[in-house]
Amino acid sequence: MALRAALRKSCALTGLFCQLSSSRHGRVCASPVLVAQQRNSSTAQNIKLDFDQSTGVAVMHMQCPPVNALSLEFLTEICITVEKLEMDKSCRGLIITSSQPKVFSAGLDLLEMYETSTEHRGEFWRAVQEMWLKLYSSKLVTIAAINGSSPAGGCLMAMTCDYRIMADNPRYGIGLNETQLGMVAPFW
Ligand SMILES: CCCCCCCCC/C=C/C(=O)SCCNC(=O)CCNC(=O)[C@H](O)C(C)(C)COP(=O)(O)OP(=O)(O)OC[C@H]1O[C@@H](n2cnc3c(N)ncnc32)[C@H](O)[C@@H]1OP(=O)(O)O
Repeated sequence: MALRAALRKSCALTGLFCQLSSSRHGRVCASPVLVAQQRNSSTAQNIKLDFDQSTGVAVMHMQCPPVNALSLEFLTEICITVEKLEMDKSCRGLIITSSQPKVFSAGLDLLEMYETSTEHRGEFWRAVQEMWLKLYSSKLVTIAAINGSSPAGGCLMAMTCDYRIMADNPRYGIGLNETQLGMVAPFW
Protein backbone atom coordinates (compact mmCIF):
# COMPACT_ATOMS: atom_id res chain seq x y z
CA MET A 1 0.00 0.00 0.00
CA ALA A 2 2.83 2.32 0.90
CA LEU A 3 4.52 1.57 -2.42
CA ARG A 4 1.30 2.22 -4.27
CA ALA A 5 0.76 5.49 -2.47
CA ALA A 6 4.32 6.52 -3.24
CA LEU A 7 3.92 5.52 -6.85
CA ARG A 8 0.64 7.37 -7.18
CA LYS A 9 2.30 10.46 -5.74
CA SER A 10 5.26 10.03 -8.05
CA CYS A 11 3.06 9.35 -11.06
CA ALA A 12 0.93 12.39 -10.34
CA LEU A 13 4.06 14.45 -9.93
CA THR A 14 5.46 13.40 -13.24
CA GLY A 15 2.18 13.43 -15.15
CA LEU A 16 2.15 9.71 -15.65
CA PHE A 17 -0.94 7.58 -15.57
CA CYS A 18 -0.05 4.26 -13.98
CA GLN A 19 -2.47 1.39 -14.27
CA LEU A 20 -1.73 -0.55 -11.16
CA SER A 21 -3.09 -3.91 -10.19
CA SER A 22 -2.14 -6.38 -7.51
CA SER A 23 -1.16 -9.88 -8.49
CA ARG A 24 -1.38 -13.23 -6.80
CA HIS A 25 2.42 -13.12 -6.58
CA GLY A 26 2.21 -10.05 -4.41
CA ARG A 27 3.96 -7.87 -6.95
CA VAL A 28 2.61 -4.70 -8.42
CA CYS A 29 2.00 -4.60 -12.17
CA ALA A 30 2.03 -1.39 -14.04
CA SER A 31 1.52 -0.17 -17.56
CA PRO A 32 2.91 3.33 -17.62
CA VAL A 33 1.16 5.36 -20.27
CA LEU A 34 2.37 8.79 -21.19
CA VAL A 35 -0.60 11.05 -21.56
CA ALA A 36 0.84 14.29 -22.80
CA GLN A 37 1.58 15.22 -26.36
CA GLN A 38 4.86 17.10 -26.71
CA ARG A 39 7.54 14.51 -27.17
CA ASN A 40 11.13 14.44 -28.23
CA SER A 41 12.69 11.19 -29.28
CA SER A 42 16.34 10.50 -29.74
CA THR A 43 18.21 7.31 -30.35
CA ALA A 44 21.78 6.63 -29.35
CA GLN A 45 23.32 3.35 -30.32
CA ASN A 46 21.91 1.32 -27.44
CA ILE A 47 19.34 3.67 -25.97
CA LYS A 48 16.10 5.08 -27.29
CA LEU A 49 15.04 8.13 -25.33
CA ASP A 50 11.51 9.50 -25.30
CA PHE A 51 11.22 12.80 -23.52
CA ASP A 52 7.81 14.34 -22.94
CA GLN A 53 8.50 18.00 -22.27
CA SER A 54 4.98 18.75 -21.10
CA THR A 55 5.28 16.30 -18.19
CA GLY A 56 9.04 16.46 -17.71
CA VAL A 57 9.25 12.68 -17.89
CA ALA A 58 11.84 10.86 -19.95
CA VAL A 59 11.66 7.17 -20.80
CA MET A 60 14.94 5.45 -21.46
CA HIS A 61 14.48 2.26 -23.45
CA MET A 62 17.54 0.03 -23.25
CA GLN A 63 18.03 -1.64 -26.60
CA CYS A 64 21.38 -3.36 -26.47
CA PRO A 65 20.77 -6.79 -27.99
CA PRO A 66 20.44 -9.51 -27.11
CA VAL A 67 20.04 -9.00 -23.35
CA ASN A 68 21.09 -5.41 -22.45
CA ALA A 69 24.36 -6.67 -20.97
CA LEU A 70 26.14 -3.72 -19.39
CA SER A 71 29.32 -3.32 -21.39
CA LEU A 72 31.75 -0.42 -20.93
CA GLU A 73 30.25 1.27 -23.98
CA PHE A 74 26.67 0.75 -22.82
CA LEU A 75 27.41 1.92 -19.27
CA THR A 76 29.03 5.06 -20.67
CA GLU A 77 26.00 5.70 -22.85
CA ILE A 78 23.67 5.33 -19.86
CA CYS A 79 25.73 7.79 -17.80
CA ILE A 80 25.86 10.36 -20.61
CA THR A 81 22.09 10.06 -21.12
CA VAL A 82 21.38 10.64 -17.42
CA GLU A 83 23.82 13.56 -17.32
CA LYS A 84 22.16 15.21 -20.33
CA LEU A 85 18.71 14.80 -18.79
CA GLU A 86 19.90 16.26 -15.49
CA MET A 87 21.22 19.32 -17.31
CA ASP A 88 17.81 19.85 -18.90
CA LYS A 89 15.86 21.86 -16.34
CA SER A 90 12.54 20.74 -17.81
CA CYS A 91 13.28 17.09 -17.01
CA ARG A 92 12.02 15.89 -13.63
CA GLY A 93 11.65 12.16 -13.90
CA LEU A 94 13.25 9.20 -15.63
CA ILE A 95 11.76 5.78 -16.31
CA ILE A 96 14.24 3.09 -17.27
CA THR A 97 12.92 0.09 -19.14
CA SER A 98 13.93 -2.45 -21.78
CA SER A 99 13.10 -2.86 -25.43
CA GLN A 100 14.47 -6.40 -25.40
CA PRO A 101 11.91 -9.20 -25.00
CA LYS A 102 11.89 -10.97 -21.63
CA VAL A 103 15.00 -9.25 -20.28
CA PHE A 104 15.39 -5.96 -18.43
CA SER A 105 19.18 -6.36 -18.19
CA ALA A 106 21.36 -9.46 -17.89
CA GLY A 107 23.71 -7.47 -15.70
CA LEU A 108 27.35 -6.80 -16.36
CA ASP A 109 28.68 -7.92 -19.70
CA LEU A 110 30.63 -11.02 -18.73
CA LEU A 111 32.83 -10.66 -21.81
CA GLU A 112 34.25 -7.44 -20.38
CA MET A 113 35.79 -9.54 -17.60
CA TYR A 114 37.04 -12.48 -19.64
CA GLU A 115 40.57 -12.38 -21.05
CA THR A 116 40.70 -8.59 -20.94
CA SER A 117 43.59 -6.50 -19.64
CA THR A 118 43.87 -5.25 -16.07
CA GLU A 119 43.59 -1.68 -17.39
CA HIS A 120 40.39 -2.50 -19.24
CA ARG A 121 38.85 -4.19 -16.22
CA GLY A 122 39.77 -1.15 -14.12
CA GLU A 123 38.05 1.16 -16.60
CA PHE A 124 35.06 -1.19 -16.75
CA TRP A 125 34.56 -1.37 -12.97
CA ARG A 126 34.91 2.40 -12.69
CA ALA A 127 32.10 2.73 -15.25
CA VAL A 128 29.96 0.28 -13.25
CA GLN A 129 30.48 2.35 -10.14
CA GLU A 130 29.78 5.59 -11.99
CA MET A 131 26.53 4.20 -13.37
CA TRP A 132 25.03 3.19 -10.03
CA LEU A 133 26.29 6.28 -8.22
CA LYS A 134 24.85 8.51 -10.93
CA LEU A 135 21.43 6.87 -10.70
CA TYR A 136 21.46 6.59 -6.92
CA SER A 137 22.37 10.24 -6.43
CA SER A 138 20.29 11.63 -9.28
CA LYS A 139 18.07 14.60 -8.56
CA LEU A 140 15.55 13.14 -11.01
CA VAL A 141 12.78 10.89 -9.76
CA THR A 142 13.93 7.55 -11.13
CA ILE A 143 11.77 4.50 -11.75
CA ALA A 144 12.87 1.10 -13.02
CA ALA A 145 10.06 -0.48 -15.05
CA ILE A 146 11.40 -4.03 -14.93
CA ASN A 147 9.80 -5.80 -17.86
CA GLY A 148 11.95 -8.92 -17.84
CA SER A 149 14.69 -10.80 -16.00
CA SER A 150 17.13 -8.63 -14.14
CA PRO A 151 19.97 -10.57 -12.53
CA ALA A 152 23.05 -9.16 -10.78
CA GLY A 153 24.04 -5.81 -12.36
CA GLY A 154 20.49 -5.51 -13.73
CA CYS A 155 19.23 -5.84 -10.16
CA LEU A 156 21.83 -3.31 -8.99
CA MET A 157 20.62 -0.85 -11.63
CA ALA A 158 17.01 -1.31 -10.52
CA MET A 159 17.97 -0.97 -6.84
CA THR A 160 19.61 2.38 -7.41
CA CYS A 161 16.35 3.85 -8.74
CA ASP A 162 13.87 5.51 -6.39
CA TYR A 163 11.09 3.09 -7.33
CA ARG A 164 10.87 -0.35 -8.95
CA ILE A 165 7.88 -1.87 -10.68
CA MET A 166 8.23 -5.41 -12.01
CA ALA A 167 6.10 -7.13 -14.63
CA ASP A 168 4.03 -9.93 -13.21
CA ASN A 169 5.60 -12.99 -14.82
CA PRO A 170 6.96 -15.87 -12.73
CA ARG A 171 9.58 -16.52 -15.43
CA TYR A 172 11.25 -13.20 -14.76
CA GLY A 173 13.92 -13.39 -12.10
CA ILE A 174 15.67 -10.67 -10.18
CA GLY A 175 18.43 -10.80 -7.58
CA LEU A 176 22.15 -11.09 -7.02
CA ASN A 177 23.67 -14.30 -8.39
CA GLU A 178 27.37 -13.51 -7.97
CA THR A 179 28.10 -16.56 -5.81
CA GLN A 180 26.70 -18.81 -8.55
CA LEU A 181 29.22 -17.24 -10.91
CA GLY A 182 32.08 -17.44 -8.42
CA MET A 183 32.38 -13.67 -8.38
CA VAL A 184 32.99 -11.46 -5.39
CA ALA A 185 30.88 -8.32 -5.47
CA PRO A 186 33.04 -5.24 -4.92
CA PHE A 187 33.16 -3.85 -1.38
CA TRP A 188 31.27 -0.60 -1.89
C1 LIG B 1 25.65 -1.06 -3.75
C2 LIG B 1 25.06 -2.43 -3.78
C3 LIG B 1 26.02 -3.39 -4.36
C4 LIG B 1 25.37 -4.68 -4.67
C5 LIG B 1 26.33 -5.58 -5.39
C6 LIG B 1 26.24 -5.42 -6.86
C7 LIG B 1 27.27 -6.23 -7.55
C8 LIG B 1 27.20 -6.05 -9.02
C9 LIG B 1 28.06 -7.06 -9.69
C10 LIG B 1 27.42 -7.52 -10.89
C11 LIG B 1 27.84 -8.60 -11.52
C12 LIG B 1 27.17 -9.05 -12.77
O1 LIG B 1 26.25 -8.46 -13.26
S1 LIG B 1 27.81 -10.39 -13.49
C13 LIG B 1 26.66 -10.82 -14.73
C14 LIG B 1 25.59 -11.68 -14.15
N1 LIG B 1 24.60 -12.02 -15.19
C15 LIG B 1 24.25 -13.22 -15.43
O2 LIG B 1 24.70 -14.19 -14.81
C16 LIG B 1 23.23 -13.32 -16.53
C17 LIG B 1 23.08 -14.69 -16.99
N2 LIG B 1 22.09 -14.72 -18.06
C18 LIG B 1 20.86 -15.12 -17.86
O3 LIG B 1 20.44 -15.48 -16.76
C19 LIG B 1 20.04 -15.23 -19.09
O4 LIG B 1 20.88 -15.03 -20.24
C20 LIG B 1 18.87 -14.21 -19.15
C21 LIG B 1 19.36 -12.78 -18.90
C22 LIG B 1 17.79 -14.57 -18.13
C23 LIG B 1 18.26 -14.26 -20.58
O5 LIG B 1 17.93 -15.60 -20.92
P1 LIG B 1 17.52 -15.96 -22.42
O6 LIG B 1 17.18 -17.41 -22.44
O7 LIG B 1 16.49 -14.98 -22.89
O8 LIG B 1 18.81 -15.65 -23.30
P2 LIG B 1 20.17 -16.51 -23.38
O9 LIG B 1 20.03 -17.46 -24.54
O10 LIG B 1 20.54 -17.07 -22.06
O11 LIG B 1 21.21 -15.35 -23.73
C24 LIG B 1 21.21 -14.72 -24.98
C25 LIG B 1 22.64 -14.33 -25.31
O12 LIG B 1 23.09 -13.36 -24.38
C26 LIG B 1 24.31 -13.78 -23.77
N3 LIG B 1 24.37 -13.27 -22.41
C27 LIG B 1 23.50 -13.45 -21.41
N4 LIG B 1 23.87 -12.81 -20.29
C28 LIG B 1 25.03 -12.19 -20.59
C29 LIG B 1 25.92 -11.34 -19.85
N5 LIG B 1 25.69 -11.01 -18.58
N6 LIG B 1 27.01 -10.88 -20.49
C30 LIG B 1 27.26 -11.20 -21.78
N7 LIG B 1 26.45 -11.99 -22.51
C31 LIG B 1 25.35 -12.48 -21.95
C32 LIG B 1 24.23 -15.30 -23.83
O13 LIG B 1 25.52 -15.87 -23.75
C33 LIG B 1 23.63 -15.49 -25.20
O14 LIG B 1 24.63 -15.30 -26.18
P3 LIG B 1 24.70 -16.18 -27.50
O15 LIG B 1 24.81 -17.60 -27.05
O16 LIG B 1 25.90 -15.66 -28.19
O17 LIG B 1 23.41 -15.90 -28.21
